[in-house]
Amino acid sequence: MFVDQVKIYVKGGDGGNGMVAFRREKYVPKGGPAGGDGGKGGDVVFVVDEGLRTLMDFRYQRHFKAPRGENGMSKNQHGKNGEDLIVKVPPGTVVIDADTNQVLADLTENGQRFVVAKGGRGGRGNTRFATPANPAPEIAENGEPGEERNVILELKLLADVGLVGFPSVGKSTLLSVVSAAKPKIAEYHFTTLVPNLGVVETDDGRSFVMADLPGLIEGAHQGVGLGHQFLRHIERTRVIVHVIDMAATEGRDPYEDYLVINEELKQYNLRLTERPQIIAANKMDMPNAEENLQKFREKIGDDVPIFPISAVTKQGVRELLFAIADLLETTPEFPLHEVEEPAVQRVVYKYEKEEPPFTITRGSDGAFILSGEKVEKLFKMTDFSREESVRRFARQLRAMGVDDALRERGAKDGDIVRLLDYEFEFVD
Ligand SMILES: Nc1nc2c(ncn2[C@@H]2O[C@H](COP(=O)(O)OP(=O)(O)OP(=O)(O)O)[C@@H](O)[C@H]2O)c(=O)[nH]1
Repeated sequence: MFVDQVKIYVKGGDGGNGMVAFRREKYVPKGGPAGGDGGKGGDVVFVVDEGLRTLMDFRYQRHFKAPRGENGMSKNQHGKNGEDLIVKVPPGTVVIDADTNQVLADLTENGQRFVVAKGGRGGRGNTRFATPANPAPEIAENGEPGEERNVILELKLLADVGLVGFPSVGKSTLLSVVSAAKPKIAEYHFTTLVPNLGVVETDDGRSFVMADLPGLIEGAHQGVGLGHQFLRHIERTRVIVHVIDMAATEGRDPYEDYLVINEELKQYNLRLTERPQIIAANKMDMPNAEENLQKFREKIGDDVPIFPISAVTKQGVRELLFAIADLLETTPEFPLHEVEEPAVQRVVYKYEKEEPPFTITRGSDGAFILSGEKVEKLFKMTDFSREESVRRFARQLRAMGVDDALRERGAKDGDIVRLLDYEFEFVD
């Protein structure tokens, strides 16, 4: 089974910061609190697009960050939410957490959505902190940081395009010059036959999977144990590229070759002859190729489009790829035979990290180092320019048990406590 694999980084947008503001009315020096909340950060969302066949696009872009929410404003106006960042993935994409190796989602249906990184909520403005005891609080929260994560996308590749033709007409050469990526063989134990497979990208950014089909068919003839995956390569093929040696090396007749191969396809599987074909008239760099091509054209007529190419000089190859991509776009999928799926199915479950709210370690300089997702998030949501916010942060730490834990570890008045890149003094 061939897989395409790519590791990417996703981050939800941070929430916007809450605002500290007061109503301003004539003759009232300081009215009630009027600071609005920050907007929520955008989510990063995977959406299945059945028009995609490969993970090629991810070779160029590997970082996906959703926009942050707007900050809150005065007059109790809330900041706008950040827009979600939609990332298209091909059907069959499995999403795996790169750090824990857990499968997060198995995306199969067109339009299926999966939020891979949530945006942070907006920080609350000072209006929300008003209490009878403190009716004019000078306190607001920063936005919550968006979720971030490294994920691996994995896609099992099936061939969209099959190459057929006699031996030595140049199939392997063609496949090698058009392959932008050689997929990795993930599991390959059921047969001695390795199909030649390549991920192809056209100059205008479309991509598809191309396979050397006769290799598969010959193997089937020889009764080599073909796995389902191999049969599926053949079944899934929507366009057949018929490679013909126009130099007619070894005294061959290009037209005869064409008929013989088509007959073989028919013998192998009638359904293959339903696939639209494109003829790649290869080895056009050779002396007598042009003359042979003319004769060939006369016999074929307009039934099948012919693209003169040279796999060696790459002349005409670009146009051939465009034609294949165009034809793929207009050719519907052929229903797959009900081939039995292997019984192993990936289990998808939501994985929630269970971490202590904080941990304390000692630095080489003796400082107490405070870390942990929860305590770091609290820290990031605190506006340290306001005394009231700082006091609230201190209260939150105490409530979490940080003070007690520090004391237990032997912290004394004046000892340094470090959190991310900030330092403060422990006060008992
Ligand atoms: N002059 C010329 N030679 C070519 C061209 N394409 C392929 N060849 C040569 O033709 C020979 C056969 O090419 P392959 O790519 O191995 O042919 P194949 O169809 O994959 O053959 P099998 O692997 O036997 O099925 C090699 O020596 C290639 O260098 C071409 O465009 N021009």
